[in-house]
Amino acid sequence: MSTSVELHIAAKTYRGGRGGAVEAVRDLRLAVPAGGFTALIGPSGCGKTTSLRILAGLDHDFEGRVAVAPGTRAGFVFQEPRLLPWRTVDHNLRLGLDRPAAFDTAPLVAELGLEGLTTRYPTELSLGLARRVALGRALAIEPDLLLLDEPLTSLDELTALRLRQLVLTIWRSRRPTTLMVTHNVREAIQLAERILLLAPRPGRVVAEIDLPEPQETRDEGFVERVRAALMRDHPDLVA
Ligand SMILES: Nc1ncnc2c1ncn2[C@@H]1O[C@H](COP(=O)(O)OP(=O)(O)OP(=O)(O)O)[C@@H](O)[C@H]1O
Repeated sequence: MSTSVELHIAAKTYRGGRGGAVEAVRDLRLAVPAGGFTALIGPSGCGKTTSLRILAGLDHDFEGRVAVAPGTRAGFVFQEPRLLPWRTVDHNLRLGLDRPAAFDTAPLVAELGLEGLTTRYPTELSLGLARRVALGRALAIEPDLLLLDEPLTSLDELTALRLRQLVLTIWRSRRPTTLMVTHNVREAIQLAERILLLAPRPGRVVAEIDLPEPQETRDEGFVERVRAALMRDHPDLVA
């Protein structure tokens, strides 16, 4: 089952250390259609992670509403892989499962290109491999909703490109409703069908771009055209 989700953050304010307040997001509305792939982009501090955390149910301290169907299984991939260092790859892949021992990790391990690595510990993995495990852990629960917070950041370009292709292949074969936060405009254009651009202080959606469904990661020419159009319309927000 994939599921549509809707989010309205009327206001989200963080309370600062000395009683000050930071208004992070105001009147942000977004809808991710069932089975769709939406990317949330915008400059640092515009409220991307805040919005994703609220949508994921990790932060309830806001004014507004999250509409997610009851029983929706949500998989979350954080900016850092957040693997348990004292557990093997195999064990980390099973972490979110109700009946971990009953789960056959082999198909997932093959799909993620982790063959031969399941008995390793996270400290023995490169960042790219650790990110694959983090993605696998989110997929093991067969999520209806996949929430990705900068899942490919700090990787060299070739590794990032391979992982983008993997994310796209997984999305196309399983169709979880997907929302990916990224500060990387090119990455968003390579993968998503829908791009929402946020402006900061406080965060709100200033542009929505619909693109045809990608068959594979989009080529440079396409990416450059969409990026140039975004830059022309929002020069202060898109690098
Ligand atoms: N725990 C916190 N306490 C106080 N202010 C916070 C906290 N978390 C975020 N903020 C502020 O809220 C705003 C939005 O932050 P958020 O992390 O959501 O932005 P972002 O778009 O994800 O940024 P980045 O791309 O740098 O990760 C920023 O001004 C940030 O400084």
